[in-house]
Amino acid sequence: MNNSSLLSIQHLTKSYVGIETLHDINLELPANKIIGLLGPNGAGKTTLIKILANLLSQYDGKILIDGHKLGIESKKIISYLPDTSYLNEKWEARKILDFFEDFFEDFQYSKSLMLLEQFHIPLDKSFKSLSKGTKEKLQLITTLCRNAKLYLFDEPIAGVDPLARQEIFDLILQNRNPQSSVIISTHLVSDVEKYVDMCIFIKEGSIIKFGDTSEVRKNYSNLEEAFKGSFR
Ligand SMILES: Nc1ncnc2c1ncn2[C@@H]1O[C@H](COP(=O)(O)OP(=O)(O)OP(=O)(O)O)[C@@H](O)[C@H]1O
Repeated sequence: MNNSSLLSIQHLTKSYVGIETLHDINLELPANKIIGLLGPNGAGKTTLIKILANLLSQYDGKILIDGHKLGIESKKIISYLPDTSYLNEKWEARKILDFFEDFFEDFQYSKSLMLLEQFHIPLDKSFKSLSKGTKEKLQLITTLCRNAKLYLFDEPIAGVDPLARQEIFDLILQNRNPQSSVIISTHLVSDVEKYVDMCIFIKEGSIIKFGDTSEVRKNYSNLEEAFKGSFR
């Protein structure tokens, strides 16, 4: 592991029912960066994020997060937002915040209340009665209000309009633990361009490009063009 790495992945391979989905992934990701995990549908983004979140245990390779193998210690320092809603639909926001406070020692309750107010999210309405964008913001707030070292956001902007996407990124940038790194998976490359310090392009389970965003888009007019160019 490189001394400055927050996340080290060596020779990671994952198969589902005999079909290899991730092929020999090697990555060293530093602390204090916003990192875009960018690839088309089926590229392996969710699989990689689920492995890092310790939800999939059958894989080959070595992964260290802040020097810890995946397990109880890594879970304490990772805050993960899945691509599908996982909250009890009947719960209102206040109950969701209480749940997070009970479950995670590092949850910042007063900050979460402040953010809910800032985004006009009611405390007393059931989760199922909120709009899709409001649901996404509420889930994002609960994930961000953990004082984590690594945040994993799987498609946090997929279901919301462009204005809400901007709000979601502002929320992430202004409210994460400042020493932490953030991995955001998406196929909406142009939406993330101005926010990501580094990019990983993933295609059919392999990393085809990785580096600082300025380096990755060098020789192209923007990141989207670099993405298209790499996937041709
Ligand atoms: N539980 C599973 N069983 C079998 N195959 C799976 C399973 N989960 C994912 N796959 C396959 O693994 C590959 C990668 O899927 P994954 O969901 O990781 O991609 P993705 O980049 O997140 O895609 P999307 O942008 O559509 O969410 C796909 O071919 C998918 O069909």
